[in-house]
Amino acid sequence: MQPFLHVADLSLRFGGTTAIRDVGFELDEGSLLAIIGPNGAGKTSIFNCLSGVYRPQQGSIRFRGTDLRGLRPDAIARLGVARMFQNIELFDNLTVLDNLMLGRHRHLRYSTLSALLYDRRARRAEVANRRVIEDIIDFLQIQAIRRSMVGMLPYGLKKRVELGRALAMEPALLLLDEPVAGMNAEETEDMARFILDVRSELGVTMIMIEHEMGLVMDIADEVLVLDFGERIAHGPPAQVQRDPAVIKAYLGEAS
Ligand SMILES: Nc1ncnc2c1ncn2[C@@H]1O[C@H](COP(=O)(O)OP(=O)(O)OP(=O)(O)O)[C@@H](O)[C@H]1O
Repeated sequence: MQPFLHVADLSLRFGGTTAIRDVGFELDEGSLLAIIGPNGAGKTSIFNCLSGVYRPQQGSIRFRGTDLRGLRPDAIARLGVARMFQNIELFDNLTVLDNLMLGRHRHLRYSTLSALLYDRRARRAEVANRRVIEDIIDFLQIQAIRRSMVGMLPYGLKKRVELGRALAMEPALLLLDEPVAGMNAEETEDMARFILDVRSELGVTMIMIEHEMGLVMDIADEVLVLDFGERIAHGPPAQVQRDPAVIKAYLGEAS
């Protein structure tokens, strides 16, 4: 059986800078992989390659059998890869509901004519879209703020809506970019619970970049550790935590 995601020999350079060097990993469907590493290790570059923002010079990225290399971000999104950004990508002066609806529409193929005529098919699609959004609102327990302007919400709730925006695409693979950065302990705990529910109840496979080591150790199935663009360890959290190369990379950063 082909792996859900298979990344092999991935390399990305910017002029003289090597952001990623020969990185490879596999991901099983339904699992949660954390990518960790010191600043500048290449974590964001991996996400940008997976979502089509950067074009790696070398290697392959096979997602459910399709090579993503060379595909545009919108094409990759349509294949079922969504991203929750670290910097919230929501419209502050729109409601939670409108933001979620936009999150859905932005990535769906549109027929302008049918939207104009508002024919039966478009109406049916609209009803189906609405149902997906209502399910997400229930799932994330944000009924009480559905009509609130996003700009008025506290940070933790904004991040929850940002997660909802990514889920609105009904992704098969979700990329989480530091989902708990800037959160207090309670918000972090809530987000951790939602991430675990996304995996177990919605069956979404996830890759998460995260600096918060407690969270990584608690919820990740596997951890990929990068340093200076190279893979230095990959395995279950407990094993990676004991790895001498990982300890050295982190102590090196602290000193
Ligand atoms: N668009 C770009 N142009 C030039 N260099 C880049 C670009 N994007 C990333 N790099 C370089 O690639 C290397 C890896 O950067 P990347 O942002 O992937 O690291 P990171 O692990 O996500 O770091 P951080 O934890 O600080 O976000 C760095 O040296 C960075 O300066």
